[in-house]
Amino acid sequence: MKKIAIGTTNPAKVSAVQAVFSAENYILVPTTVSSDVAAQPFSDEETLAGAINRAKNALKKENADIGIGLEGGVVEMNKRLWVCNWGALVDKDGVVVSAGGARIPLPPEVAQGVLDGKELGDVMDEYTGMRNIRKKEGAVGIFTNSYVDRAEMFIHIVKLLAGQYEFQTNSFVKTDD
Ligand SMILES: O=c1[nH]c(=O)c2ncn([C@@H]3O[C@H](COP(=O)(O)OP(=O)(O)OP(=O)(O)O)[C@@H](O)[C@H]3O)c2[nH]1
Ligand SMILES: [Mg+2]
Repeated sequence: MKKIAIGTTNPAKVSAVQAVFSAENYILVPTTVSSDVAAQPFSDEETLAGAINRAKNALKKENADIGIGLEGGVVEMNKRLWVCNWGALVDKDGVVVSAGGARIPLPPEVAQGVLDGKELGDVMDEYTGMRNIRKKEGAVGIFTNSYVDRAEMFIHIVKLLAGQYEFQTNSFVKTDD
């Protein structure tokens, strides 16, 4: 079975990979690696770079066949601060596929905390009075009344990665669908 290194131990992200790459067909290894970008990425480019770096660092650290990186960030547009999310899948032959995910604007009071230099995850815990939102429904889950939680948002990205990888390498990923 192929080994897939996942460049995080955050359950919201790990569960998204597990939903697409089933443990029946793959050895899945969540592992903490650096994104080599800021803890709070502040543009699409920086967030995508973080995802690619995580995928490459995870593949290398775990000597895997495939590395997957998922990164959240924020983007300023139209005088609002938007949550953005990017993913990358790399393989040991050098194939790199990327995909972007859903984005929503943050309420001004939350955006201000991030603009003041805090990580969105920390601002979310302060804003909600809950703990580790980032590992559960996420900001996207809170502000969509759980219509879309963080794991579901990342499942969409991982499916985009798996499908592109299949198409580009004529391989078959065997999603659970
Ligand atoms: O509660 C959240 N809901 C979201 O929808 C969301 N999108 C981004 N972020 C935050 O942006 C920073 C970098 O994101 P991030 O990719 O590093 O995530 P993370 O730190 O939660 O996981 P990880 O670094 O352990 O993999 C972290 O402060 C994240 O908390 C979110 N937090
Ligand atoms: Mg982080």
